[in-house]
Amino acid sequence: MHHFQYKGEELFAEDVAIKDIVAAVGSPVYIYSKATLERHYKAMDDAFAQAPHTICYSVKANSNLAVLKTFINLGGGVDIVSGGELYRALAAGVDPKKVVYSGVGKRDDEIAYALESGILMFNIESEQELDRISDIAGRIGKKAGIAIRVNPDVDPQTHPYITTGLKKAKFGINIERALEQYQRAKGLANIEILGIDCHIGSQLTKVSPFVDAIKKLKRLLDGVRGMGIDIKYLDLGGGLGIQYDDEAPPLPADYGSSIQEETKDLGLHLIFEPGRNLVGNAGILVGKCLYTKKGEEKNFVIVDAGMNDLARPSLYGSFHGVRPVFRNQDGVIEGDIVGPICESGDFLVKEREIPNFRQGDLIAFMSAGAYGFTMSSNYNSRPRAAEVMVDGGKFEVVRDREKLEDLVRGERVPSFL
Ligand SMILES: Cc1ncc(COP(=O)(O)O)c(C=O)c1O
Ligand SMILES: N[C@@H](CCCC[NH3+])C(=O)O
Repeated sequence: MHHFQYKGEELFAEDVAIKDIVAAVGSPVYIYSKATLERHYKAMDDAFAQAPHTICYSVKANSNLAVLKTFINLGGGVDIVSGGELYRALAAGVDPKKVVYSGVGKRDDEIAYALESGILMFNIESEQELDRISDIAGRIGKKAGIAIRVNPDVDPQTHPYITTGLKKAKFGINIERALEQYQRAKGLANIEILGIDCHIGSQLTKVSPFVDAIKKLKRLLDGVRGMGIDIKYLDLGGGLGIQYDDEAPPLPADYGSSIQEETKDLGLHLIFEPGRNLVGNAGILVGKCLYTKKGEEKNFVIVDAGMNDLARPSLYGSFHGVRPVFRNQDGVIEGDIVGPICESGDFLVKEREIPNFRQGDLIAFMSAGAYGFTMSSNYNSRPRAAEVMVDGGKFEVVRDREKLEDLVRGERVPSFL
């Protein structure tokens, strides 16, 4: 459920007319609904009401400070994968003791920064990373809280690019080798073992892979506890899917009850790292139709938003719903909605039935709140879109549209040229 709905024939974000936002900030523009963000967070939080837990929102899905602040104000922590994400989360006011740090390629400076900031734990993704974190912690006189990110070899049944928990993936430590890494970690003076972690993939539309992974982790937990290690946290990652088209992912409540059933006797504090589920349907991208080319081989609607703004369709063939901001088109056509980028892969919609858009029409691309702006780029030297947060009847620009000057910021022409 979200707050982007028609009133009559005109699309609104909560109580704000989309056309008013575009009139004020131009297009393309990302628009987020605070009420939807809050509702999604609360649904996830309530789903685990029976268990001690922390929702560590996965910053990579949408790292706008206003989005981070919304979850932090509701008591949330964060899952980060870089020093940059840590910087943003701290700027938004996160409690460092609610920060977990995942990712296969943590750099020395990022590790030191996270240690200095006093984060809860690092999710260790390799044997070498464990040693590196131990060394850096020793050097700066800190103790590093850790969980081992276990790769449980479970198929999440999602897109191959966002499948992370299979043996062939680069993520985590193979579950069969995890026990020996716990043994090693136990012997490292600057390491404090706090948890077990896994994240098996993104946009999961079933609960069963999560349950399968937990069953495997429970066997590992017995082994780890058998070594006299006191595990406090079970971090189950993120991955719960959303409806983009006709998928029917489980509700957070169903996800919550299955997981709680499976974990209730473990005496562990649960951590979740949801990204998409909290923000995906809380955001849209609005673009404007610049031109149409109809009736040749194919129908094209050319808009001012491209793959640099929303990469998901080009990268994964992902579906995003399309809604006219004003429902006044004359029928429908079969065609593509494409951006201005010089690549044939630059499309937002491919060979679908769409409204018969005309020049100047505003078009909303739905479900764009997750991995939308955060994956945008300056390709073709296009300034990045503005981001706007709607709250009830008001809206606020929460990130300015980039200016042309921003495109050369930091760049130097070498003196020898
Ligand atoms: C370690 C980790 N945690 C959390 C997430 C968030 O995933 P999602 O947006 O599917 O909830 C991801 C991305 O898949 C991830 O790699
Ligand atoms: N970027 C992906 C999700 C990546 C998940 C990251 N761990 C998407 O848009 O679906």
